[in-house]
Amino acid sequence: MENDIKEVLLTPEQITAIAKDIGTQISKDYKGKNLVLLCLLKGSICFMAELMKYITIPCVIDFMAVSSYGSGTESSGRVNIVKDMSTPAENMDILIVEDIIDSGNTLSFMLQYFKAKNCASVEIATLLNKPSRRKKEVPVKYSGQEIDDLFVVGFGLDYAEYYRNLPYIGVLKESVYSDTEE
Ligand SMILES: O=P(O)(O)OC[C@H]1O[C@H](OP(=O)(O)OP(=O)(O)O)[C@H](O)[C@@H]1O
Ligand code: HPA
Ligand SMILES: [Mg+2]
Repeated sequence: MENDIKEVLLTPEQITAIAKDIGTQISKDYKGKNLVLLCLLKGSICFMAELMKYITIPCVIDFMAVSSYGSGTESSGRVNIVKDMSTPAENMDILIVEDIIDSGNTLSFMLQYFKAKNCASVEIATLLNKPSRRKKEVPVKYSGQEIDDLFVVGFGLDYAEYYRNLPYIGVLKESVYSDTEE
């Protein structure tokens, strides 16, 4: 698994520092609000677990599973809801916790989805942001690290469902996926 990584982009320590910064800011901004941390499975599982440790105000957590990449490195453009929230979103301050924003398809779909739900507010916190790849603009309130147009894995992020258990964010060698994609 390690042999498939070209370069480490974020070490576990750097990820923790980002989670602390964002968690501290969220704790200030959401004081007195009805905060719901909404983890988008599967990719955001590690960032959610790290971020919530640094949120010091009352909040509830929930999960949705959405998917659009299948087994490739390009978004299919079709976002499927695999699992919905289990708590009501009405009147709540929803903070969507994402691992990465790439084309913007996933979050643009999510913002549209919440429009009909009468939430008090909907915002986005992401560990990674690839602005150069954006196809749909999404407003991002908390952004950890901007990265170039590189396919990254680890700390929850996958290629064809693998590599999620790496404890850091690494760039996947092109040779791993170039044989199977155009
Ligand atoms: O901005 P976008 O181009 O939509 O890409 C970002 C989304 O794609 C990945 O999820 P994926 O669909 O691979 O599901 P997963 O989290 O289960 O890996 C990633 O975890 C983000 O949710
Ligand atoms: O760079 C990425 N890596 C893993 N999953 C992704 N989903 C969108 N972009 C990426
Ligand atoms: Mg994925």
